[in-house]
Amino acid sequence: MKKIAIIAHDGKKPEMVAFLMKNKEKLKDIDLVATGTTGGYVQNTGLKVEKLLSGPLGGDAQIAAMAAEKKLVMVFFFRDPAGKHPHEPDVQMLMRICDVHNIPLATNPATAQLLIDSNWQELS
Ligand SMILES: O=C(CO)COP(=O)(O)O
Repeated sequence: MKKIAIIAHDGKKPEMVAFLMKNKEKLKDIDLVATGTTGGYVQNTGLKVEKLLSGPLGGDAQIAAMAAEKKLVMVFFFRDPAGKHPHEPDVQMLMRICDVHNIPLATNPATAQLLIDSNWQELS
């Protein structure tokens, strides 16, 4: 089964947790993968998740590789537009790879909600 990737910048982790709690029932039987610190927050909601490296250490790049290999059905990337990120090139690369491979990419909770409420299973 393809996976959903979850990533949140620090300033958006509270919104990410709120989103997961709201959608826990829909997400509980889906394979989830997350960058390292985000993954810890996901685990704290009770959802199972595969944790990769932390974003600044290459986690975004690992998620991008999975997108390029068509292992992901969608990506939830709750970006903080007000934050400065040392790994900004990786952030841009991940979004570019999603566009290259036509992977649905939500960069805020409102879009993520529309995706999770859609008939996304038809895509996987
Ligand atoms: O930096 C990130 C996304 O660019 C997220 O990484 P963490 O989940 O390790 O905080």
